[in-house]
Amino acid sequence: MTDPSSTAPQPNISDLATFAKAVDYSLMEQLTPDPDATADGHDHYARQVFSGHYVPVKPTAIADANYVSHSQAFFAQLGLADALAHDASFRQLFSGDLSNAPAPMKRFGWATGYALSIYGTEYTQQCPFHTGNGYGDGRAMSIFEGVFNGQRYEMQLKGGGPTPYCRGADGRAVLRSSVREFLAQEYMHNLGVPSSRSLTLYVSKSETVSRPWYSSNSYSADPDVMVENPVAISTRVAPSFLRVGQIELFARRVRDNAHDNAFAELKQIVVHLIAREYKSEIDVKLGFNNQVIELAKLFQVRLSKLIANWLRVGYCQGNFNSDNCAAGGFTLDYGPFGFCEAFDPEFQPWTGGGKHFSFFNQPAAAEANFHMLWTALRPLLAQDEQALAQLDDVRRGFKDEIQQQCQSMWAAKLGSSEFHPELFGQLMQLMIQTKVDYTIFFRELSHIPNDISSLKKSFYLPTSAEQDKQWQHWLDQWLNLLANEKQDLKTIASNMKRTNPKYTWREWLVAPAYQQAMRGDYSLIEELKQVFSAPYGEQTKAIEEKYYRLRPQEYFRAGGISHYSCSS
Ligand SMILES: Nc1ncnc2c1ncn2[C@@H]1O[C@H](COP(=O)(O)OP(=O)(O)OP(=O)(O)O)[C@@H](O)[C@H]1O
Ligand SMILES: [Mg+2]
Repeated sequence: MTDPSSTAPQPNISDLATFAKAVDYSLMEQLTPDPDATADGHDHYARQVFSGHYVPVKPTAIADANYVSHSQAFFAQLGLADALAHDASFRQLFSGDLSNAPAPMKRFGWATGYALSIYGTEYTQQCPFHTGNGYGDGRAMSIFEGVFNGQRYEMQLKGGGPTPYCRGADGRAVLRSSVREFLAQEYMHNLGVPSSRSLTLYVSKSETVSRPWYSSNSYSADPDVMVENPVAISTRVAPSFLRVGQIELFARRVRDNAHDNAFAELKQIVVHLIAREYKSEIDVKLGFNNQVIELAKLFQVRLSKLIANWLRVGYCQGNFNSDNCAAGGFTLDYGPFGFCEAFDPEFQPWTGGGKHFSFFNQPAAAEANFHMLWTALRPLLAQDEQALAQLDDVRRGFKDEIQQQCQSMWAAKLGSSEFHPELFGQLMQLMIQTKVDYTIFFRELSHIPNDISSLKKSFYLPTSAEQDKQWQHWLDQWLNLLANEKQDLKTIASNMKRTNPKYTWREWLVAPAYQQAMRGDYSLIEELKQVFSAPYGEQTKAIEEKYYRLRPQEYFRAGGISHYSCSS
């Protein structure tokens, strides 16, 4: 019989001392700290970090921290009482001041180094020392690792001041980008897309930083003004924040014979990755080499499913470098991301991201990141030819795996049990030609209409009689296919509505939330949280009228809405 106390939900945690009892640093303590780290965590200037897995760093608190928002849903999942988000000592901690962190919490956080590969090409230029030893968490640092309701979580401040990896920058995040990240993480979770989660968001009442941004009504590609922004600290939570780029960093050091412990550090970080992200799926009784092969296989499946999900919901990561690719296979780093409104397979909100990180190119971008993880794992198996051959087989299987995941996603989006390439190809052509709203189109289709009149709600361009005929022809073919499905239309429609969200992220409806927040009004953030909490549901008429809408003409090509050249 199972012990009922182990399955019972924890009582609500309503004070910091109880919260701190969930701390468990046992896994991170198996890693190697930077031997050159300072004793007190005052380590806020760009410097090279030559070895070790993390650098202990004291966060720099934001001044006069004020509550903006917390995720009620995620608090509930952790067993935290909502009141805790307003508790002065909790706020102090999650706005970067660890001076009163109760034992057994440490009074410093930790930042990690990582390598950067862009689309499968290694870079060190972004590192101020051009060695790669100064690149990593420049403004992110974890302050907590612990277990809630049997689940292990790491909590990471974003915007908590500079670290040795800050590259001379201020280590801050502005309220605008913090609001976006805070809302987007929870929205993705509610869409059923694996993601880091949002815990809290606090803003400074007195501290601002200046960032390039767009003036109102600007159609400029690049920011045209400097804007004073309040600084904020958001806390994100995940089983770990290990990135593909992090594993890469240690593998590069092995290859370059950077120091005597390089191989041991690579092995340690991979053992750690397995423990943190793949423990339940990898048999600990397997030898290490077989565990590495399993890791590659599992990551391949997770990453492929993740990308299929991104395509399903219209998400474009924008900057899918290896350092923005979580080794646990979930969405990480909500910087220059966006959601596709008017359908364009080359949709890309970040002006620096080019075509290679655009919407429909994400499977290829993912393959480049998978390639980097595979490359980083290979040195571990160098002495075992058979294992190496198996690992190389996994690498070769990536294209098939992601293609299969994407095809079953498209089939589900179209309510069918199988993928029909021709019908799909025709649909893509029509969607591009007519410029349909990606979300509204698939949602309207989920009602399985007999004619195209309701689909027209999603059209950005007027259609000719000939185009209407093409659309109707496509619809008729699709309806014929559905008629041959085993399930009845009612069941298919309800499955489609659970696949095709009604409410998407529309940047022009989110921007007012961070603009108002900059003036101290957080009501729109709360409203958006509500809308994003049930993206597949039918919500009130008022919400439908406000959020289930085509993007107004004036927001096409609008700086800061349709595109951004920076996001921090
Ligand atoms: N204001 C800043 N101060 C210090 N470092 C920064 C700042 N902004 C960005 N960085 C660093 O620059 C690199 C690239 O930035 P990017 O926009 O991908 O990261 P981010 O949004 O800070 O990070 P994350 O990937 O942790 O979500 C990262 O290593 C990041 O830590
Ligand atoms: Mg990043």
